[in-house]
Amino acid sequence: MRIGYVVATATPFEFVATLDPEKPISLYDYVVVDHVEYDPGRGEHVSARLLGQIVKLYRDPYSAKRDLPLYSVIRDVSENILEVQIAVVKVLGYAEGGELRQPKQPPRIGASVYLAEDADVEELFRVENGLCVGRLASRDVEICLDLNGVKRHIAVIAATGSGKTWFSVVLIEELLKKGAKIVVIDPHGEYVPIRDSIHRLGPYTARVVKVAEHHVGDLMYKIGVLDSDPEALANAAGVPPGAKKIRYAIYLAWSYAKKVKKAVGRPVGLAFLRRVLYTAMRGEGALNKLFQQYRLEGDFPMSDLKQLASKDRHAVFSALTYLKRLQRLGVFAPRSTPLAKMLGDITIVNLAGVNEEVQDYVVAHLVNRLFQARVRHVRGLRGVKLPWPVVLFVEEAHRFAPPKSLRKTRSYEALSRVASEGRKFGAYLVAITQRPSKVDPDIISQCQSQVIMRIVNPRDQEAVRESSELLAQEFLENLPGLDVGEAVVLGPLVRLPVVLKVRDRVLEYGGGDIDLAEAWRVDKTADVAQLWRRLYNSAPGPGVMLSAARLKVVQKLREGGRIKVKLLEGDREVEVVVEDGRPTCSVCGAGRPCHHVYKALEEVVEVL
Ligand SMILES: Nc1ncnc2c1ncn2[C@@H]1O[C@H](COP(=O)(O)OP(=O)(O)OP(=O)(O)O)[C@@H](O)[C@H]1O
Repeated sequence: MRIGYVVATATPFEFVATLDPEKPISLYDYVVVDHVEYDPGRGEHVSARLLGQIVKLYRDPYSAKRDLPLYSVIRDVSENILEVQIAVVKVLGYAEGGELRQPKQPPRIGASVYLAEDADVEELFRVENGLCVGRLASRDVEICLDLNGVKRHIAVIAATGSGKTWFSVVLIEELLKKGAKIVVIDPHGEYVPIRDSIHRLGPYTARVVKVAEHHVGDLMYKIGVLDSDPEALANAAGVPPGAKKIRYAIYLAWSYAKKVKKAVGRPVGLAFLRRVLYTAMRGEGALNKLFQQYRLEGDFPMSDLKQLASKDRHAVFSALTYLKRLQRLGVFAPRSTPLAKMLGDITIVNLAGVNEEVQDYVVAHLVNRLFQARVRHVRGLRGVKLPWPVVLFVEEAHRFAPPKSLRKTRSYEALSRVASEGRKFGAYLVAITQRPSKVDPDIISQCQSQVIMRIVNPRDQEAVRESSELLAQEFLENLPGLDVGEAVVLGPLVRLPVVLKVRDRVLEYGGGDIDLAEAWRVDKTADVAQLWRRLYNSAPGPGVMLSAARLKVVQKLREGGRIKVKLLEGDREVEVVVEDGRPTCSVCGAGRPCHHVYKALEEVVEVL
């Protein structure tokens, strides 16, 4: 279908077209232009069909100059105003030998512009074995992402509530279908409901690993106390950075525990560290007894501990308190949770319920272990190995990988290693964030594919622009105008930048918007029950409430002191009139406690 003509060109990669104003054309849709390209190889002109995408679309009054008093022009010509529809089209290239080639000459002025056929567009985005996450925003063509693009890491960036978690869940579904192994770092436990809905997708195993005892999870993530260093323990316990003596006490207890581990051949936990400090508090004699028990005298600077205990009892006491707090978290144990025990097809690491310091610590520990296990597998080294590549989804990536200049986190080191070296070892990153300006630019720019959804904050737009050479200015300008669930996808995941609408998901997640009407209804139930009791001297039964839930409210009218509520029960219309606080049902009569009345009371309870 011809929709317009080329009217101006600036470069071979962009042209302006005037389009038929009557034609329903959408931003981001695809067009085709007849074109003649000089082929230096053959020494002749060849015809080609240039494929382009509409990146700007607007209407203008015909021949109106910017400085014309538009208001009076429009008023005078009223409805007969002549408008033109203008499109700025980005040239994507022309197909030759299965490749998309870039033209060296711009299209001719006056060349016809056609709406691309669905088949042309499908061909443009066809990939083998793709991850089918949605459809084009501008037309009903399925879009599948290139599975191999995952190897170059992905950043999912969007303002809060724009659909990043939804998209991530859809991507998880597609990856699971391809047999991928996934680990999700989930600071709020949003992904936990995936476990209970995974059967809808197929026979996959989903495990939830928790960090706080009282949160949802199949098993606790434990960090071996002696696998960590004492500084890290102190940080996780919340010891202030300047509290040098407390940190020193923890260091001494930890160092001693490490020696004991070596001597007795089994690891020890926080309880042992506390025992060491507690013994130190009791005095030199008690310490000597403890040291004798393990016969480490020659091997350990006991005098340091003794000195600290005699001079800085307060510091030792505080260290004990901090370690007690840490122990209460339940994250630290003599041994770390074995990877083999916690990994399923998808493993959700539910970090809810612990402070950011501990979250950071757990993420660093886990990511390092996953990465090392992959390195050992690929290099054939001794130790725990992970035999399959793993995709690591990191929600709220800005928490774990903030810019180095701003704050240094432990997980930053681990994540940056995955971002820079993960490709070689089969550890791939999907970094999800609503604050790209708060993620370290090195990590974001290692994510060569980007899924960008609605972004309004100019600083975040700027961060996106800086991290993505592929994001053309037009797309950047249009980011605030994207609808919820729409995304621009760029990089190795797609052959060309594409704007898509993310498909429905099968798996559940728990961080979606709260349905306020639904949530507030809960309170209404109590109010209606109270009203019902006043009217009928009994509580509404479950049968009445269930039948009421099936009714639909079609109208609510207020006439003076009367309120009429029209309901639909199947095809039948029922009217309930509430006058002076007393309901009368058109089917069941006055004074009868029926489900029609219950439904009507739900609608009017707040004004009675
Ligand atoms: N592809 C989609 N199709 C339909 N609705 C969607 C889609 N994506 C998002 N939504 C709607 O938008 C809401 C918010 O989406 P989502 O939970 O993914 O936001 P988010 O960007 O992860 O927000 P937050 O940063 O607060 O976690 C969803 O509850 C859903 O109602």
